[in-house]
Amino acid sequence: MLEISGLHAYYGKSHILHGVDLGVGEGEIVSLLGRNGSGRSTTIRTIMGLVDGEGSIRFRGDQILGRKPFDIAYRGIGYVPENREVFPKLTVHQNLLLGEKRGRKTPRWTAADMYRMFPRLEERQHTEAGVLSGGEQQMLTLCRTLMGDPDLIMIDEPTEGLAPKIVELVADYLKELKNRGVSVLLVEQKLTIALEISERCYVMGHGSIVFEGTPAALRADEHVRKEWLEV
Ligand SMILES: Nc1ncnc2c1ncn2[C@@H]1O[C@H](COP(=O)(O)OP(=O)(O)OP(=O)(O)O)[C@@H](O)[C@H]1O
Repeated sequence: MLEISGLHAYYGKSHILHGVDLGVGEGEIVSLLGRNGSGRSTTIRTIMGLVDGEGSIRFRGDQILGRKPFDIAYRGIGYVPENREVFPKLTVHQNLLLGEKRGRKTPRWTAADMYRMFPRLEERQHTEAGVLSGGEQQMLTLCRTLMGDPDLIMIDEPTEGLAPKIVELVADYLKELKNRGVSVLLVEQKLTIALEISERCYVMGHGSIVFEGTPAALRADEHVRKEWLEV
């Protein structure tokens, strides 16, 4: 579904990605791991059209590198950035409705689905989003993106700063996405959640892919874990 090859990316004159090859299959959960500053966020921001890149990014066979973010989103790629992006003066429910994709006869997700997955959001549906806790805002950002009905969702560190119980909730939520046929590209630091839910993992170091394989292969590869991950 997503095929990236020979991707280079730049912030002005800084050359950040050095020939990245990466793929996500239909209905697959793939993790992109690495230390802070290794280039994981830059990779998904480049896919989303937010950073200048060279090389090839194909989505369902179409070249999307060089296209505008709204076009890429319209084609079915959702992006949940690391910093929580809610509309603070709107209620939780209004935030969800804003994410809704118009014109779909049978939407894959409704606000009721989101409330079922995250009961805490239902309790707070009439509350202004700006007063929610960081974790709740993170959940709301995820849910709002999902309301846009993406076929592939890219999520940057969804568990950052969340309590362990909520991390488990997010893991269940990501598995539920897969059950409904949504592919996931997950940027993570936490090896445990990535190993638990993904089918394949990539590890980045200094803007290049330094490992690609199954969670079992990564678990067994002590060298990669010590050299490129914080474990
Ligand atoms: N807007 C920017 N302008 C210039 N350089 C940047 C910018 N954003 C990131 N970088 C640099 O690009 C490199 C890769 O950063 P990136 O954010 O992709 O890493 P990351 O693996 O996602 O880690 P993090 O979790 O810290 O975001 C780093 O050296 C970083 O300093």
